[in-house]
Amino acid sequence: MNQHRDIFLMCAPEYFEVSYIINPWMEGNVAHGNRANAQGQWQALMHALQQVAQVECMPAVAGVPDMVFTANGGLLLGDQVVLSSFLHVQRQAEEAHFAAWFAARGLRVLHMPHALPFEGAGDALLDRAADLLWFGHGHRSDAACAPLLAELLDIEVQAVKLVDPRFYHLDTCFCPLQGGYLLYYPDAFDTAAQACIAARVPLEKRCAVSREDALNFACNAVNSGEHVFLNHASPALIAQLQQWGFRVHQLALTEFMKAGGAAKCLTLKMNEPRRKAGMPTRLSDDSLPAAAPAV
Ligand SMILES: NC(=O)NCCC[C@H](N)C(=O)O
Repeated sequence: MNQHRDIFLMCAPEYFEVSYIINPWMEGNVAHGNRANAQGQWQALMHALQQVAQVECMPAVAGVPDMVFTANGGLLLGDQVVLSSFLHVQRQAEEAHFAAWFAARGLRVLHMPHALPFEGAGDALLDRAADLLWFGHGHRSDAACAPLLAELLDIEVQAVKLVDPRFYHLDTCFCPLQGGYLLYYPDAFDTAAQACIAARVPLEKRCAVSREDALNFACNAVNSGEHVFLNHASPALIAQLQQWGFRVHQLALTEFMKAGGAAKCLTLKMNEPRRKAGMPTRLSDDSLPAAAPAV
């Protein structure tokens, strides 16, 4: 097996449902989900990912329906993971389950100061081409996390403010891709953040997606090598991605959109080297945790 395959953590939707409202997508959807459909959609995503990457599964737990969104469990870099501390009480019980799983997986679990909301890889996205961590705040994660993440993980952090409640996590409207490319929805950001993104990512490498694509969760994409997995993309967006050399895989994730998530939120990348290849490191330990058996 190719040992450089990406490894993604998923959690089966055994107990997934919309049973409370903590984002605008959930409004009107309480008890309107179809778990059998959700299971089918989740399986299809897992099987598609398994064609190009490895998938690990953590056990689902009754009473925490949003734990299916593993991206929100923490932010992983090298052998460390910064555990999330959820803004909403409805998700806070997930923290202990993620912490136990990460520790058993051999990761060093780091904590944000008590009571500082931080929602993991939902709001903190690595841009490997620039060796940069993009950090979204304004809805869930607290802006004060940015310098703490830089210190804890020894990485440059670029904070960007989110302003549209429908795009409440950075990964709903921003997706760094291999090679320094970027999909994003500019209107989800304040003007300072829009200017910052434009200054840091060259025009030819950045695609401002349409409102329609954004609302179809096109930015909530999983990228593994040349592959991009997403709920739905317009022909224009598919053409752009293909022109950049990507292969687009559309997988309906409509059951999860009722809770405000899609492909990217349903995964957490488990092998993120501390530095991109060839970059000097200020830290001595560049090791990665051992992989658990694939499912
Ligand atoms: N955007 C994400 O990273 N995750 C989706 C989380 C959905 C969940 N219902 C929430 O509002 O926290």
